[in-house]
This record gives sequence, C-alpha cells and structure tokens, in this order.
Amino acid sequence: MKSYKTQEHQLTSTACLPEPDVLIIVVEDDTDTAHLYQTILATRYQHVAICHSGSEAVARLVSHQGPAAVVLDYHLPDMTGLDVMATCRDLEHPIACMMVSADHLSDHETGYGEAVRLTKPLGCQTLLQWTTKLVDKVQTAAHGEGLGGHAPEKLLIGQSAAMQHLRTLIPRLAQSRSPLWLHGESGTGKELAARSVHYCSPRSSGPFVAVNCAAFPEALIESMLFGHVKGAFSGATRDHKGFFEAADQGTLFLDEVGDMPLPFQAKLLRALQTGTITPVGSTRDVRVDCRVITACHRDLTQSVREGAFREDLYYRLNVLSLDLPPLRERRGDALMLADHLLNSLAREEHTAACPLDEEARSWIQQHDWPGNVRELENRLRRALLLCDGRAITVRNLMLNDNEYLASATAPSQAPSGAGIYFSPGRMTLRQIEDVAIEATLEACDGCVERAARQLGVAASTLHRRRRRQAA
Ligand SMILES: Nc1ncnc2c1ncn2[C@@H]1O[C@H](COP(=O)(O)OP(=O)(O)OP(=O)(O)O)[C@@H](O)[C@H]1O
Repeated sequence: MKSYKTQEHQLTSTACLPEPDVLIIVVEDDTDTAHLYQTILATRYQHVAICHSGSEAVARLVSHQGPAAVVLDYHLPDMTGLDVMATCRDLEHPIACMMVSADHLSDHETGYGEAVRLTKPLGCQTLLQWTTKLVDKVQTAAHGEGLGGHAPEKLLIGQSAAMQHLRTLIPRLAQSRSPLWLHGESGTGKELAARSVHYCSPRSSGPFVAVNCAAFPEALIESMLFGHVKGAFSGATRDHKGFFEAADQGTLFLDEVGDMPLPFQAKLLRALQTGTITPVGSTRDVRVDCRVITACHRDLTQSVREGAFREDLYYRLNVLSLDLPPLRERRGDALMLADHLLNSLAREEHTAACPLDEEARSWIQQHDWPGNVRELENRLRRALLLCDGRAITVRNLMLNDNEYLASATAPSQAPSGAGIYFSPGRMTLRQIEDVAIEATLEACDGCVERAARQLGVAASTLHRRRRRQAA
C-alpha cells in the first residue's frame, strides 16, 4: 500500500472541559488556515491532526482505529471533500464530517445531508461549536460498540426483565420535552440511559451535553451553567456561554444534581419555569430550548426533608422518571456485560480481548457489585492489563493482593457481602479493616464520601483512618 506522510501535532488542551478520546482531523491545503483551525481546536481537544490533501486524509482515517471528527475542505488539490467522505463511508469506526468551502455547496456536494456544510471564513465560535457536535455524535456511536446505532438495545446491554423494560420505556419517554429524572446508584448507567433518551428523541440532531454538578466549586456553578459576560467578575475577560446554551436544541444532562448549592437551586427552578437563563453579570435573559435530564446517586427525598434541596425544584425535575437497577439485582446481566465490555476495553487499550476462565465467570455472577457496571468495567480493565494475554482469572479480577489473599483463605460458605472475605485467626482486626477500606474506596473510584456511606462511617472517620494507614 502506498505510504502517506501525515503531519500530526499533539497540542495540549488548556480548557477545563473533559477531553474526549476522539481524533480531530483538519483537512485543508492552505497551511495558514490549517494551523489556525488547529490552534483553535487545540484549546479544547488533545489530538488534532492536519492533512494537506485528500489522499493524506484517507490514509489517516483508514489507519486510525477510533472515532474521528473531520473538518474537511471541499476543494482539495487531489480530490474533493465528497471523495474523501465516500472512501471512508464503510470504515468500521465512527466518523463525522463537516464540509467547509468558500463557495456555497450544493446538496450533492455535501453528500445530501451526510455532512454539515459551512462557508469560509469560519469564526472561532462556529468552528468550536460544530466540532463539539461532531465529537458528541461519534462518541455516542462509539459507545454503541461500533454497531453505528444509538438505539437503547445497542447502548444498554442486558437481558434481565428490568433492562428489557427500560429499553421499551426509553423511546416513549424520549418523545416528551418534560424533565426526566434518572434514579439509580452510582455506576448503574444513568449517563448512558440519558444519552439513549437523547438519541431516541426528536432533538437527536442537536447536542447532548453532560455536566457533573458535583465537579464545580459553589462559586462557579452559575457561570458554568448559565455563562457570564465580560467583566462579570475578575478574570472574566470575555463573554462565555454556559452549558445551557451549549445544549440549545438538544439535551442537557445534569448529574449529581443533589449537590447544587441552595441559592443556585432557585435560579435553576426559574430557568426551567421560564425557559430562559440570565448569564452572570448580564441583565438580558437568553431563551434556551433544551430538554433537561437529571440524576443523583442518592435518594433526594431525605435532602428535601432536611431542607438541603428545594421541594418545588425536586417535583419540577421529577415529572418523568426512570429507574436504573443495581447490578446485584440483575446478576444474569453481569456476564453478558463483562463479555461486551471486554471487547470494547481491548480495543481501547490496544490489546487482545482475552476470555474469562470458568472460575472468573462464576465469580462475576456471584459478586455483589457495590460499584455496579463501573466497578465491573474497572476490574476488567485492570484484569486485561494483568493477564499477559492469557485467560482472565479471579486473581486478575481482584482489586489487590490483600483482597485476593483474603478471599483465597475464606471459608466456602462465606457471605458475599461486598465481595471481600476474611479468614478468622489469620488477620488482625486492623488488617481486616484496612483491606475493607481500600477495597471499598477502589470500588467507589476513590470517592471518600461514597465509600464512607457504604462502610457506614462518617467521611471524617475514613479520612482519619487513611491518615493512620499512611503513617
Ligand atoms: N447497561 C449497560 N450497558 C453497557 N455499558 C454500561 C451499562 N451500564 C453502564 N455501562 C457503562 O458503565 C460505566 C458507568 O456508567 P454511567 O457513567 O452511565 O453510570 P452512572 O450511573 O451515570 O454513574 P455515576 O452516578 O457515578 O455518574 C460507563 O462506562 C457505561 O458505559
């Protein structure tokens, strides 16, 4: 095969947005324009490559094994942008294109709606806005395991009655514009369900924006969600659009909504009632049309009783609801999920998809999965890297040697509990506690507050115990 030299630059992202695992390719023969686009896109994305010809772009896309978003000049020296698109149409990994040209492009030239079409010169905001949409589109397709579809049965794996029921409800609830509340423990697939609702909805061609409300300091949440105007506070050197505006015509998923500070809850309620937001520092209301989906890993009725969450907002958000069952209540799904996740993790980690041995398969069916599907995913990722290309064993699935040793010496009738077994007489009480703390923290992705809740102690106690462990 002919070898093509591709000029690729890896620039470090300076933005605080999450970095998706998507390659952005700028296909543009004018060097200055290509570098300008690359500089703008590198403020948000880590991997931005430049190709100066159609053949270079085709070679890059064929050899790249993951999702890609392509900013494609129509008039290239060796072919048209449409030719590049046609060559890549049958590739297995998801690719989305926007076609850019100085002239107005016809339907034929943009593949009859297959690509977004934009006219040069392209402003910074327009470039970023449309690239975000392309990235979101290919990421969701990649989540669908290369099947190319966004249908719930392709995104949400599981044959249990609960999962089948969920998959029939999603397309129905997706037709409504009313707020939707997703109930479920951490790691049960709430964000995946929210994506699925979005892609079954009439607003599927709009953006899907997911925001973890617990990730922002209290002082910043209003500006992150509603945006701000230049001069609103020290450091606000330019106007900034918030996540509500970014999700205009699409879906806004607010995760961990229970962590929203009380003063901001009143503003969110007003935004939902009026369909308008007011950016920080502005006196002008901005109309936004997005469907809001919310989730929280804990039951907020207690927070409502304690006055930490507004009752009127709770009912406003809880118009429609969906329950994501914990994995321990649908154990039959665990193996199916494991096989599915192993394939996608192997692709992500560029390694062979090793099978699970019999003992590992039966352990997966018996384990309680306190961290749900995310725990399964984390254990499988670690196992894949530890199994040296052989079948995955129970030991590979265990979080650490302490946990494995504890389980290996456990009496066979040991209760499953959180999946950690202890052998009386072989470990001191302190060692048992240390193992339980480490395993629970790992299962909770290091979140001390969640681990403390699972262990039935205050977070401050857990912090103290960890300091003692480290000493
Ligand atoms: N039914 C499912 N089929 C396939 N993958 C799943 C399923 N449920 C969850 N996952 C995967 O498990 C991981 C965790 O899912 P997700 O982030 O949607 O959970 P969550 O409930 O939103 O978690 P949290 O409350 O901690 O934010 C993701 O990688 C997701 O793709």
